[in-house]
Amino acid sequence: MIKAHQVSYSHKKYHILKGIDVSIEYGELLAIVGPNGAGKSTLLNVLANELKTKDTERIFFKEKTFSEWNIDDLAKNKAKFSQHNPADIPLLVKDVVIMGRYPFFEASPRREDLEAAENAMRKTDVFHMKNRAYNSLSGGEKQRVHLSRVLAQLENSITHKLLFLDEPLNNLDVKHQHKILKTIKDFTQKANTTIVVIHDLNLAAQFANKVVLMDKGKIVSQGEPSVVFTEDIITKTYGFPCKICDNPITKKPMIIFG
Ligand SMILES: Nc1ncnc2c1ncn2[C@@H]1O[C@H](COP(=O)(O)OP(=O)(O)OP(=O)(O)O)[C@@H](O)[C@H]1O
Repeated sequence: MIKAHQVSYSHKKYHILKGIDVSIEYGELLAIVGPNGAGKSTLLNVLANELKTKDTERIFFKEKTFSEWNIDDLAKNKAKFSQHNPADIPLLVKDVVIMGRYPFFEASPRREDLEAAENAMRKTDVFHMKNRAYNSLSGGEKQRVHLSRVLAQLENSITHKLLFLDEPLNNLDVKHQHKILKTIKDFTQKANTTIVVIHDLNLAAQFANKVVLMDKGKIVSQGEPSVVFTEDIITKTYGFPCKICDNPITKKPMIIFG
């Protein structure tokens, strides 16, 4: 689905990513975790083709490099939620969400575009505020509107779509964190792929099939949560002690710091 082989990224004299190898199949939810400054967002941006490197040609999405893709087709196949969204957009909530449908219509949205926007707003719990001014929303509500826009973009009949999310849970309360992760998991299970940068290791363990742990621009460990989340690996990488046991409900690793 998406494969990167020996991808590095430098900015001026800074080597931010070093020799990254990742491969994600459809149906997989990959969590990228690691301490501040590890290179998680940079890797996500490089994989999403929003940051070019000399190694961009070593990234294959559905067996093609990004330069071989038609831009309009790419917008229907992949979408990205960014960590930094504008705080000031003088539009109604529903008009921000419909932006996700711009790749699909010309002058005005069709019935299916409006339906896709409505479905996405329901999934992120913003439908009841669709006629409110975006600028009047709280930080977490704005974030859910942007998640809705990205989900609306990927509501189409194409198989094997790719969703990138950079820290989508920041600002969200616990109910919405779980609701969004459940929505993402459902999306992934329909033979799609999701790559999410996330700080909460327990949520990563609960929802991801695969984890990439980064530090200092390199991958320290990757695999199923039980492989990556060991006391030794996590304590060393974060420079902070932890204990790991089985979560009594999910049976996934449960990390307790301190
Ligand atoms: N333009 C730049 N110039 C110099 N250093 C940069 C530049 N952009 C990023 N970096 C550095 O690259 C490293 C990786 O940044 P990145 O944002 O990918 O980290 P991250 O793992 O997502 O961090 P966080 O968890 O804090 O969001 C950081 O040390 C950052 O300071």
